[in-house]
Amino acid sequence: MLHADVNTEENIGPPSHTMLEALRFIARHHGLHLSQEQLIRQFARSSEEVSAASIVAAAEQNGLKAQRTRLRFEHLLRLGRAVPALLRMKDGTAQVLVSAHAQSSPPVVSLRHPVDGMQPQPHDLVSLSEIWDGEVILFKRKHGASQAEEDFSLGWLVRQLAKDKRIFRDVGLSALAMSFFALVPPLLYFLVVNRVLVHQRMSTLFVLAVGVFFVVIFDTVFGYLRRWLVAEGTARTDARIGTYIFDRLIGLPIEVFERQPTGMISFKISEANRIRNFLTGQVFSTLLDSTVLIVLLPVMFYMHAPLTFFVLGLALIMFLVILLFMPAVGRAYGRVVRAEQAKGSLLIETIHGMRTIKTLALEGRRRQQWDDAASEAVTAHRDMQFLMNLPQTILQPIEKLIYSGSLLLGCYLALSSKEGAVAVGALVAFTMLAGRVTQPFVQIASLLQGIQEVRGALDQVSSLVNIPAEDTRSTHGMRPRFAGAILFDEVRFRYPGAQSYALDRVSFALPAGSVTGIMGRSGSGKTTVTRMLQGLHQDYDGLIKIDGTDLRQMDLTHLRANLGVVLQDNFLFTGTIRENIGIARPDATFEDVIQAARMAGAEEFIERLPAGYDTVLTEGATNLSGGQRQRLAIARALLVDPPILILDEATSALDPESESIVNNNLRYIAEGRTMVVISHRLASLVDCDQIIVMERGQVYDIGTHDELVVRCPIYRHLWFQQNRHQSPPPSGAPSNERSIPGPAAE
Ligand SMILES: Nc1ncnc2c1ncn2[C@@H]1O[C@H](COP(=O)(O)OP(=O)(O)OP(=O)(O)O)[C@@H](O)[C@H]1O
Repeated sequence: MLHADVNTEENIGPPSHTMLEALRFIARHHGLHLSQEQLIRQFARSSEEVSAASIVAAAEQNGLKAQRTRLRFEHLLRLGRAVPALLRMKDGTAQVLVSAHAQSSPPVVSLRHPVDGMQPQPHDLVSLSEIWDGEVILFKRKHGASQAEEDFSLGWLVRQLAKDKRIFRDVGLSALAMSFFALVPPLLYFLVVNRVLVHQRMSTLFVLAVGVFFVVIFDTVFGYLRRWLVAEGTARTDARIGTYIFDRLIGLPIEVFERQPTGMISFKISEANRIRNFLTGQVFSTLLDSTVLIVLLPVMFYMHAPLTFFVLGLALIMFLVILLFMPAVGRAYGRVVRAEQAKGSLLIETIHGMRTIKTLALEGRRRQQWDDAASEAVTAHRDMQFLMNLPQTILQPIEKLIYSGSLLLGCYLALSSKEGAVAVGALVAFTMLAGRVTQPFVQIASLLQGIQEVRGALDQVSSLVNIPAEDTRSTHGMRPRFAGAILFDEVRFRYPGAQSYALDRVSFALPAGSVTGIMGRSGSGKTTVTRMLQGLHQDYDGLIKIDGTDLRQMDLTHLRANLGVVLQDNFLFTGTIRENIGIARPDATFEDVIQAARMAGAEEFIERLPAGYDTVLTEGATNLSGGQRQRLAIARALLVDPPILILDEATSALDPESESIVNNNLRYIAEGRTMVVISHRLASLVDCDQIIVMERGQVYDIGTHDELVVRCPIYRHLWFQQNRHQSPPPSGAPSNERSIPGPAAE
């Protein structure tokens, strides 16, 4: 394993990131080497300290388990194997607790500042309480959580719920306590009828009234506690599921987003909410309400066993009815899901493509498609409701029968019994209990129906988030320092599902610090070359090396942090211009941002804006022109000062003036880095050290402009087409020139 950063990156970051440095220190203790640059990139929002929550997230992503807690000094002395631990100081910085000496007098703990490199300092209770207010983060190495264990499934969800077992245990206990209160109304009825009315006892009535008073109070308090605990448990589970889904989503390979419509992806994610609601709502309340059975059933058996069997028999029939309808409901639900997915995709695609819809006056066509999709969704919903109406209709009379049937049957049994005595109070109390036990049975039955729905939702979510993540090799991939020499050796690649190779045995070598142009007709594979270089696709044949290191062995985040890429169409995020330029380097100063903007030729237009660098961009920066967006994207890439910079048609949206600013700056931009420039405009490639001509996924030729213009027909044809004022092809040109159908430029 190679951890090049360990030596090269030590202590070069801003001293204010003590939290991240403390995490790195502790991770090293656990045998994990985390990249400082990567941590800052991922978790720092500015040059300020990151939050404790971010440290926990960073630890979790990098093979550690972290737990935030508050401790007292005595606890620190007994941490044992939890040392080293991160202590958060009152000023927001972090120190690492490296040892504790309980036996010394006074007892002391040793704290190491993660950045200043000094020896650990001992602190006793008094000196520590001056700087520390009790917040600690404890770490443990995560071992062997397999992909399957971590995959999204019902089991995974239940495990998440179980993480708050203390809360749910308390909820269970309060539910059990409340079940005893469920006995009160029937018991009260029984006592009032049998003792108070029959024997005319005023004193018993008084005792009962006091008892009822206390029961009502306890019932109210327990009810409040239960709802409070459920809300707390639900919120925690929610947070966990939300983080999990987002992490999984952001780790997915790019193909997933290219092959699935956004609408479908967002629909699948929203299905996670349905599952969450089901678990924390329906399942949870059913489980809680069912605890009542534990208390009531024994009492009912004690009061009247035959009648209890009668009630349970009817409950069983209810179950069977539900089971019978389950498969059909499942199918109906599947149809609902498909219809909703299609509707959601259409809606999101319409929103994304609104400009084109307006331009081509497609509103009517779109409207028609929407009507079709919406009516299918409505029909599917209605059919499912119709179907579910059937079991509900059958269940309703059975539910009523439980109550009235047990009353009638009870009367009959009482009247026909030998003793002939009718215990009126007991009978009415029993029917009241019977009414009370039906509720959980109905709930359990409808839970089974819910499971059918949720199974569909589970399939939806897991079909997205269980796709194997892009292997970022974040904790064990190589992180060499980049000089920028690039080698492609017989690289062959086909996009998933495509018939032909997008790259077919492509070989070339780009020396470190060189500027290489790539040209070729549309679809010839130019962009694919740069995508391979970014590690966006990993299932290719052949070898790609950077400075002699195989791309497959490299830490992907590190690789991308060292690659600047500017595309023809770049996404800018909501936020100010300054934030957008500095997005990949949160610790950049304002001067750095201005310098990058100047190099990209963006300075002049930014300064003309009323709010300058503080101008707020909307999503996609629609309040800027295409050329302005382009220049911001170039500045954003330059700010990182990447050793390798890829410009993929990056200047194509620029007006001649800003293009010439960027082209004039290219010399400075290229200084000290390897550059790959893709362009249809050959004028911007003339000065390149070498130009690669691509044709149908293969390298057709490689050479300088002067060489290519003489010997490469594709290049020469396009060159003279774009520069008609120049002299015609030299007579010494090769005679085997193929005819080029149409211009290569779009
Ligand atoms: N995401 C994708 N999925 C499937 N096939 C793709 C994908 N992207 C590109 N292709 C195919 O791969 C081939 C090479 O595409 P590439 O984008 O590399 O071409 P290019 O030379 O950059 O074209 P242009 O100049 O138009 O940008 C094309 O035939 C294209 O259809």
